[in-house]
Amino acid sequence: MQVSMKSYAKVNIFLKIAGKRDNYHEIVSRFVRVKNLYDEISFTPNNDTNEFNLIGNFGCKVEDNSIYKAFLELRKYCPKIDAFFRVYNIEVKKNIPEFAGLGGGSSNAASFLILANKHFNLYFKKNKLAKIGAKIGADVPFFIYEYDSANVTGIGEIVEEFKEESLNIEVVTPSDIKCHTGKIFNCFRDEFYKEITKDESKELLLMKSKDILNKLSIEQSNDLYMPAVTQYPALKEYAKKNWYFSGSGSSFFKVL
Ligand SMILES: C[C@@](CO)(OP(=O)(O)O)[C@H](O)COP(=O)(O)OP(=O)(O)OC[C@H]1O[C@@H](n2ccc(N)nc2=O)[C@H](O)[C@@H]1O
Ligand SMILES: Nc1ncnc2c1ncn2[C@@H]1O[C@H](COP(=O)(O)OP(=O)(O)O)[C@@H](O)[C@H]1O
Repeated sequence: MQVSMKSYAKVNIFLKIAGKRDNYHEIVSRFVRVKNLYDEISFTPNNDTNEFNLIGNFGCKVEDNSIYKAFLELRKYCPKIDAFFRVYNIEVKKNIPEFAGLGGGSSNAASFLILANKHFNLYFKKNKLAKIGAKIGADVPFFIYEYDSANVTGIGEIVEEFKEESLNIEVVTPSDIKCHTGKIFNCFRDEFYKEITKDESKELLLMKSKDILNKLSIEQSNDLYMPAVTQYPALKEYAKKNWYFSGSGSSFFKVL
C-alpha cells in the first residue's frame, strides 16, 4: 500500500484578475506542475506522542499548517483517522520554499488528502476531494487533480485540464524575500486594479503555455508582478530577460 507521495510545486504561466468576490479576487490562470521540485509526504509508524504529530521543516505552527487543516477537515468525514494519526506520524521532506508563489502549502494539503483517500479506502472522487481541499486554500483543488497543466479560474475552485507538451521548468526563488499574498493583493486592489476582458481570457485559456510566454512580457503575464515589485523592490534585481513571475511571488521561472 502506498503511504508516501511526491507533493509538487506549481508555477503560474499567466495570472490575470477577472473580478472581485468578497475579500478575494477571481483569477484566470494557467497552473503548471514543476516536475523537478517537490516535497515528499509519508505516513510513518512509531508516533510516540499519542497525538497528531507532524514532522518537517515548516515555517509555521502546527495549527496553521495546511496539512493539519486538511486532517481536521477530513476527520469530519472519517473519524477513524484520528486514532490512526495517534500511532502514525506525518513526515514531510520539505524542498519547496515557503512564501514563494509555488503553492507548497496547498500542494502538501492536497497530497495529504490524496494519500489518506487511498490509505483509508475512502473512494472519494476527485471532485469531492477538491471541494474539501478548497476549504483549506485556493490552490488546493489544482493539486488534487494531479494535472500537469490546467486552466484555473474562480478563486481556484474551477480546474480544467489543459493538454499540452510536458514542460521543463527552471525556478529561482530569492532566499531573502518572502512575499505575503494578502499584502500583494491589497496593493493590486489599491494601485493597479484592472480586470481582464472575457475575450482576452478566452484567448489565453486556449493558448499553449510556451506560446503565451513568447507573446507576453513579465508584466503582462502576471497582474501581481507590479504590486509585488512595489511591495518588495528587491525583487527587481532578480528579473532577467525571458524569466517570468509565479503567483504572488517571490519565485521567477523560465521554460527550458
Ligand atoms: C494567487 C495565488 C495563485 O496561485 O498565489 P500564490 O499563493 O500561489 O502566490 C493563489 O491562488 C493564492 O492562494 P492562497 O495562497 O491560498 O491565498 P490565501 O492564503 O487564501 O490568501 C491570502 C490573502 O490574499 C488575498 N487573496 C487571495 C487569493 C485570491 N484569489 N484573492 C485574494 O484577494 C485575500 O486577501 C486573502 O486573505
Ligand atoms: N505544509 C505547509 N508547507 C508550507 N507552508 C505552509 C504549510 N502550511 C502552512 N504554510 C504557511 O502558508 C503560507 C504560504 O506558504 P506557501 O503555500 O508555501 O507559499 P505560497 O502561497 O507563496 O506558494 C506561509 O505562511 C506558510 O508558513
